[in-house]
Amino acid sequence: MQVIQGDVLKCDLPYFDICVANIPYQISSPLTFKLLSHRPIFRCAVIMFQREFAMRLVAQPGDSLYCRLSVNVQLLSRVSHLLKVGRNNFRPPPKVDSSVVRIEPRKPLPPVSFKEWDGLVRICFNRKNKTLGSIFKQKRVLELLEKNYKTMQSLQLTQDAEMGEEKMSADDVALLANMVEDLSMETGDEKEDDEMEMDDADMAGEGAASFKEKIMGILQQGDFAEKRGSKLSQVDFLYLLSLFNKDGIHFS
Ligand SMILES: C[S@@+](CC[C@H](N)C(=O)[O-])C[C@H]1O[C@@H](n2cnc3c(N)ncnc32)[C@H](O)[C@@H]1O
Repeated sequence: MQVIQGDVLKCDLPYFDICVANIPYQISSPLTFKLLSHRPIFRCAVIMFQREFAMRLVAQPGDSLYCRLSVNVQLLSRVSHLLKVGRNNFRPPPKVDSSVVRIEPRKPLPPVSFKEWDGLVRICFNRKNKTLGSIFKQKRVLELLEKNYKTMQSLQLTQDAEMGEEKMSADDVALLANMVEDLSMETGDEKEDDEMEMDDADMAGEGAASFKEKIMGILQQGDFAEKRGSKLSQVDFLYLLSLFNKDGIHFS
């Protein structure tokens, strides 16, 4: 047996098949994505997490804890809740309950660019209880997508040759290691702010108006305009991403 002493987030992990860990909870998100971006991919991880983090990992569309973390981890793996471990199993009892979760990476991984995928999911969960029609009308969102669209158009000739097949790279996944923010950002109810309504695209110029129409057309095509990110399944997100990409709309 080889014992490696060091910071698990900083050291290069060797090949491993199974990971069993009782971790410090503050590294839950970066460790999860570090494992999921490790190659060759492992077979199974059984890890104890803080209960709420564990419930986010396994949350399904419509559950109150369903969030960007759930969607991204479930894109890359099958996650199942194995065991509740209450705080009273420890002396002295900590402030939080725990749960043991099994993570089995999907093989093969879905053929999407992870950056694109996360770009879309991030927008949809920014105000996850708003309809997609309302989220995609925001000036800030439309400006970002239009910028990407123009960049892609100007690169079209080279892109056409290269983009035959979207692939998910380990580097893409590793970028998500900073998702540690998720837990703190998404606890509690969402703020129903008016700011966003005021931010609706009242964009100047015909070009911007027709771009907005293009985006609304894509949403309507897949019947997504009235749907909410909090209710979309993996298949819905994959379909929505394919509709956007088909019309040249990209998220990274
Ligand atoms: C929840 S305790 C588990 C201890 C022991 N493995 C057990 O199951 O009883 C987490 C352990 O991880 C160590 N630790 C904290 N941050 C770490 C990191 N970044 N890399 C490696 N170990 C870390 C802590 O010092 C602590 O011993």
